Amino acid sequence: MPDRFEQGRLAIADLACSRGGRLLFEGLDLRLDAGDLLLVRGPNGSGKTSLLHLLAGMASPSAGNVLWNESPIAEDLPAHRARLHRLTLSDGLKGALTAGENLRYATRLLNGAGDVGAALEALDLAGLAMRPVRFLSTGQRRRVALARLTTVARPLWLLDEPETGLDQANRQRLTDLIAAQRREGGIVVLVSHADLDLDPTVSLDFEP
Ligand SMILES: Nc1ncnc2c1ncn2[C@@H]1O[C@H](COP(=O)(O)OP(=O)(O)OP(=O)(O)O)[C@@H](O)[C@H]1O
Repeated sequence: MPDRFEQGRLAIADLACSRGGRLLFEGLDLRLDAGDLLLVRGPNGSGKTSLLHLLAGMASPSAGNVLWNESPIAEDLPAHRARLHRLTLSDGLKGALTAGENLRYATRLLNGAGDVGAALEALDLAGLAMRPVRFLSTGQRRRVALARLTTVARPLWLLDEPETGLDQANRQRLTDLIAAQRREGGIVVLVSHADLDLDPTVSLDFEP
C-alpha cells in the first residue's frame, strides 16, 4: 500500500510528568521511527494515560520535551494534533448517527478523503452500518471507533486500552490494524493490559 501520510519520528527527551503534586515519571528518553510500536504497560494509576496526554500535546511535561522530527511539538500544537489519532475509552461517537455517518462526519472534520466503506468492511461493520451507534453493543461501538482510525490516514496513533470490550476475533482485527499502520510507516503508541499478538519495538513498564 502506498504511503498516505508523511512519515516522521517521535522522540521523548528527558521527559517528566507530575499529576496532582505527585511525580509519575522522570528522565524518560525514547525515539520511535516510522513503523515502530511502543507498548506501555503498568498498573492502574501509574501514569500511562498521562504519558499519552503528553505525547498528544494535551498536557505539558514538568520537564523535558516531546519532539516530532526533532522539533518540540509545543512549537506548533495544531500541526501536531493534525498528525495523530487518539483512541480512548470515551469514544466521542455520536449516538444518534449510524456507524457510516459517524465515520463520514469524522472524515469531514479531519479534512480527510477516507474510504468509509473499506473502513466499515475491515471492522466487519458493514451489516451494522445503518444502525444508530447508540443501539450498538459495547464491542460493536468500539469497532466503529477503531474504524475511524483508518478512514483518515495519520502517521501517529495513540491508543489507550483499545482492546477494551473486544472479543477474540475483534482483538485480532485490532492487531491487524496496528500491523497495517506500521507497515505503512506509521508510529503506534499502545497502552494495553492485554496480551495482544504484537511485536513491539520498545516496551515501557511503569511502576506502581
Ligand atoms: N488532571 C489530574 N489531576 C490530578 N491528578 C491526576 C490528573 N490526571 C491524572 N491524575 C493522577 O495521576 C495518576 C496517573 O493517572 P493515569 O491516568 O496516567 O494512570 P494510568 O496508568 O493510565 O491508569 P489506568 O490503568 O487506571 O488507566 C493517577 O494517580 C491519577 O489520579
